[in-house]
Amino acid sequence: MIDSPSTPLSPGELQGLLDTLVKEAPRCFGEGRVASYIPALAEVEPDQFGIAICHADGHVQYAGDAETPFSIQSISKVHALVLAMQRLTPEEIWTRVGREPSGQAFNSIVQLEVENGIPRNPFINAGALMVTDMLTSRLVMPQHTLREQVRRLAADPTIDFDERVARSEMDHKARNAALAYLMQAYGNIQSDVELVLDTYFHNCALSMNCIQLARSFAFLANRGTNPNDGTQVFSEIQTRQMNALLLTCGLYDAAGDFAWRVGLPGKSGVGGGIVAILPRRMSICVWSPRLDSYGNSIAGRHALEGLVSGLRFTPMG
Ligand SMILES: NC(=O)CC[C@H](N)C(=O)O
Repeated sequence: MIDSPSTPLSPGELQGLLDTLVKEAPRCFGEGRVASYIPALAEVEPDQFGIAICHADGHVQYAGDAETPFSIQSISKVHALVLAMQRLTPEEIWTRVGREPSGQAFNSIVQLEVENGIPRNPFINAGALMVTDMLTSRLVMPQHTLREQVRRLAADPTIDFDERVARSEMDHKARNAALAYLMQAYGNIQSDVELVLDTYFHNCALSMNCIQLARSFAFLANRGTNPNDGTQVFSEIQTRQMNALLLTCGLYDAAGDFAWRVGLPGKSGVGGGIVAILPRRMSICVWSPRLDSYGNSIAGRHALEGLVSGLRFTPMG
């Protein structure tokens, strides 16, 4: 039994809640579709569901398909921003990318021209490409450093890229390439655009399971200290800032609805994963591949609603 102080539920009660969420997940299996913009993702078996939580002290509890690896996709935008916030000054970052919700699809291009090549936030594609540029122009081996960062955060040296997914993204790069070249035209991308794209696609193609992802986000539930190895990843202020950005921008143009229903900072990816943070308590990862029209996991979002109701507290009241 885990002796965890992070929730008023006993570890046994919490495990019962996770098991219930797994039993209820198939109710959502009739809705939505798996991502199909690249063949490597379209092949994923849709009716799967996993959930894992990592308590602020590093203990993990999980249920369902929590050990099945999947493509983390846009969730990697958070890992990239962490690396940038560790290495660059706030001025260097926030003069080139904003901190406001976009109200547009994650891969939209319309706002980018109207706003002179400055993306609204780091969690839409344009913003993540910008953050990737900040990293590629400073790091000798950006892909390697990003992978090491994720391995360190999750305390798991086995995490790796799915090269097939990365290649597939490159073969279907048109929209992301359009975003990156438009930003270059505004002088807001400094390194080689093809290198930026390749690095960004590799980051999206990291293959992880719910347990590994929950662990890699645990520092955001623990005032910036990674409970898996005791290292200080972020200051308390940076932790608060990242959680605020996740709450307002983490689920693209469905961020408001997610805040309304779940009330936690979160980040989704088109691989069907959603990570959420209950500050000072736990990080959570849910995964189920069927997506709604915004590109967010349907069963994942339902399960997070069920989890916060079952836990009986959120930062919102
Ligand atoms: N929302 C997502 O997960 C999008 C990531 C995807 N690789 C893309 O760039 O379009």
